[in-house]
Amino acid sequence: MANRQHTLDRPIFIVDDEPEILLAVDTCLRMAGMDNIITISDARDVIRQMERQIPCLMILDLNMPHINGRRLLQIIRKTYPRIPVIILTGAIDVDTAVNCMKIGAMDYVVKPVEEKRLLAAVEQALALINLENKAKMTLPTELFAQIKNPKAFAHIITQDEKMHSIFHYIEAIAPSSQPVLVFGETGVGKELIGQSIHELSQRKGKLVVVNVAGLDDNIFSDTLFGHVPGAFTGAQTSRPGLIEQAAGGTLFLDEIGDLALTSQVKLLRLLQEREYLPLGSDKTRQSDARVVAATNRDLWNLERKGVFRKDLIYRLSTHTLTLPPLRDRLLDLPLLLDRFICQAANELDKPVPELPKILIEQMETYPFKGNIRELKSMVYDAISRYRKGPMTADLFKGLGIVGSGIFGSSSFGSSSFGSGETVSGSFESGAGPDKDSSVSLPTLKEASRELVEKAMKQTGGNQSAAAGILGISQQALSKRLKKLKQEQDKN
Ligand SMILES: Nc1ncnc2c1ncn2[C@@H]1O[C@H](COP(=O)(O)OP(=O)(O)OP(=O)(O)O)[C@@H](O)[C@H]1O
Repeated sequence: MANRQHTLDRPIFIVDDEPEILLAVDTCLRMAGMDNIITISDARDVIRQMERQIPCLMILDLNMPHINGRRLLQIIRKTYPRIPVIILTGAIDVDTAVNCMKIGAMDYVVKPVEEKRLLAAVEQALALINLENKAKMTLPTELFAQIKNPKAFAHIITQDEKMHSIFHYIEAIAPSSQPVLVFGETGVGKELIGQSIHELSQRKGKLVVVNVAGLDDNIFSDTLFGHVPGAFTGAQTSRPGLIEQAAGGTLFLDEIGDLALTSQVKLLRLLQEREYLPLGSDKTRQSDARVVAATNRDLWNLERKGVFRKDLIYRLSTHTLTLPPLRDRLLDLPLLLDRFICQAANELDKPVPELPKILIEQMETYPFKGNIRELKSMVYDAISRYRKGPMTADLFKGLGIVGSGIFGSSSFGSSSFGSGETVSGSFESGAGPDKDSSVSLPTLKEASRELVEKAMKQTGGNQSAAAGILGISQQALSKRLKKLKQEQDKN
């Protein structure tokens, strides 16, 4: 057995906080001819690592700081039920190891690790898994087994059938060069879908994302199409637009429903003729970028109001898809919670808490107007205040238990950091309007400032973590901070 060569096309993960054990197990497996091994000393890194590569087998220590092996096993089982897991345990924890087998571990090996016993367990696991059938392990459930390119969707956590059908549709339309229009409420994952479309299109160029909300026509044209020298005062040199960066790739236009009418004409020309004019130039240029547009607004409603062009809707919507809101895919809630809890704990250097079932049930009744972004913000906020023990409802501001948040008990995170607009038109949330109209609400600006300050305080000034709590990019947070500083300096 010791010299048999195992060429593994998926790695074996060894997860243990003790470097000596990592080294010993790694050496033992390598000596036995297993060549593809990844050692992980911080259990919280496992999920992140799994987003990059799905292991064929995991050897998991039971007693680790931050997140114990049993909890990690529960998380892995939900998302990747087919990956065999072998538990490493000290003699005093054998009961827990046996318990782990009840929740899906395949075997356990008692420390100090006896080489023969370990190799027998590993050989048995490798024999049992069908390595040829690897596609089945790459995504959360068997639902995804028929997806041809599961890797392109690996960043999207879901086990929802509607999402699964959307993935199939995307596989079918990705190679086309026609535009795609992605509908869905704010925070539902439209940009992630844009990434999948781009990846599957196999276009050699880049994916370039532009949020067109609030851009006046000049800024829109300059951002997208660039300018030539002398186009306006101060334009001394030429500047290429983002469309040039997206050459041979994909241009993702977010918040397309907010595009100014004058800019809509230019976009229409780009889509129809594949031509554009840089600002100040009268020489047209060609673009082969594929356009994917996204919106949380009802474009036909906007067309009726005279603020969106009918011909542009038709042109954009060669392929359309609508992402379901989180409250309509509650099967995804525990998976997303686990993922965000691990991520947040990792970034904020906190232990990963247990997530009681009753808490998930409680969350299932929450409307999540800001969808997955809102959930993520809630989790980051909860983890930043978490100390010890299982997670409790009062850690989640949005659930309305704490109620001391500046938004009261309803829509934490969705309106202030979403698209600049709460859900509207045909995407109206199921939850009715706030009945307590007597409450004096802060302005969005005040609320935004307060949240940014709170997040910075909670994370000790760590912009990346604060951006995570707020559910915005670090770049967006940095911009907001600069603006706040300028305002402060003015006052
Ligand atoms: N299925 C998912 N799995 C993991 N993370 C997700 C999922 N869906 C959304 N997210 C996360 O939620 C946040 C919002 O996602 P995204 O920006 O794609 O939403 P959106 O619909 O484009 O939002 P908006 O309408 O405000 O532009 C991001 O942090 C994203 O990574």
